[in-house]
Amino acid sequence: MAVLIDGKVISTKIKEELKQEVTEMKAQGITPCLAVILVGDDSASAIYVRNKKRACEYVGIESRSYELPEDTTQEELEKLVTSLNEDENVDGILVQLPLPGQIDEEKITTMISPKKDVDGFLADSIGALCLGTEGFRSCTPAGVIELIRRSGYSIEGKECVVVGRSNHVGKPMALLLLQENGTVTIAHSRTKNLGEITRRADILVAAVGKAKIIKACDVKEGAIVIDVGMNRDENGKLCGDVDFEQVKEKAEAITPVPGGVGPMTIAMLMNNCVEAARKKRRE
Ligand SMILES: NC(=O)C1=CN([C@@H]2O[C@H](COP(=O)(O)OP(=O)(O)OC[C@H]3O[C@@H](n4cnc5c(N)ncnc54)[C@H](OP(=O)(O)O)[C@@H]3O)[C@@H](O)[C@H]2O)C=CC1
Ligand SMILES: Nc1nc(=O)c2c([nH]1)NC[C@@H]1CN(c3ccc(C(=O)N[C@@H](CCC(=O)O)C(=O)O)cc3)C=[N+]21
Ligand SMILES: [Mg+2]
Repeated sequence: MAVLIDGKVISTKIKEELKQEVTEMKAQGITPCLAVILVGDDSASAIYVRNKKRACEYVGIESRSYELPEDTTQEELEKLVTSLNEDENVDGILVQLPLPGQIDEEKITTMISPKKDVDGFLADSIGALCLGTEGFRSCTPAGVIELIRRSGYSIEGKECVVVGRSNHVGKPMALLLLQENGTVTIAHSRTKNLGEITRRADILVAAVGKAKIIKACDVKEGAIVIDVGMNRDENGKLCGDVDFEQVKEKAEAITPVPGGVGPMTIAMLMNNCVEAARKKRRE
């Protein structure tokens, strides 16, 4: 039976550390501030927004929420992002994705000031990650690295396989594992013999978005299995990309869904907000 990697416990530890740091910053008159924009009433997105708000309260970050109607226009949204870019008091801006169809998502996200890109989604941030220079690290991949590290496992020299190559998760995940000196393979929907590749992994990260697609036969005995997926199973219950019940018998360590990567994403978002506020002070 695998070790359970508890993202709730580890993320709470990180938020405690940040809370201390924020207390010190506040004593010097600086309160980090995160602005979150949610367009429409997508129920899943609303849960993330609520969790983020709660985390901000815990850490001591000021949180501003902009909950806009589903029929918000491109122009209205652009105006809001521009005003938040210009607002000296706002350290981080997060536009919850996906946006409704009438909105040009690419145009909106690229408008965000690179100094306030706490999601780590902009070309500046991804470029910095690629070059190994200073910049915001994408929250979910950074959370996965922290989960592995704080559970006492090393990445150096290990065979790492990332299933998924999205700009927000798979690609930055692979870059971060590479930076940690892993030997990295990226698999995706066109990959041939996927099982053969995933079975090579010492560290397997699933970021596919397909419920329980990774089975015991896809996993090497003793692997560390990290499940980024957030899906609904046949009963409408939240589940990951990994068939947890099967794979836990074979893996050395495994993350659950919920309670694994999700809470870490939020902890790393808090970390990026604190970093943004700290950087501003140095300017
Ligand atoms: N826990 C958290 O904090 C977060 C969780 N998520 C969850 O993670 C999952 C992935 O998110 P995201 O990266 O945004 O999703 P995308 O849909 O953007 O990307 C999915 C990736 O998986 C690949 N893929 C799809 N089907 C298969 C298959 N059958 N075999 C191999 N690869 C496949 C796709 O390949 P191709 O490129 O060829 O199409 C693509 O690269 C989702 O469940 C999402 O909800 C996302 C963000 C944060
Ligand atoms: N600009 C932007 N940035 C994002 O980072 C972003 C986004 N848009 N759009 C949606 C995805 C998804 N995402 C999650 C974050 C936390 C949990 C999370 O906290 N999950 C908990 C709780 C789940 C629950 O309460 O149901 C868990 O897995 O235990 C999940 C998913 C961030 N995303
Ligand atoms: Mg759109």
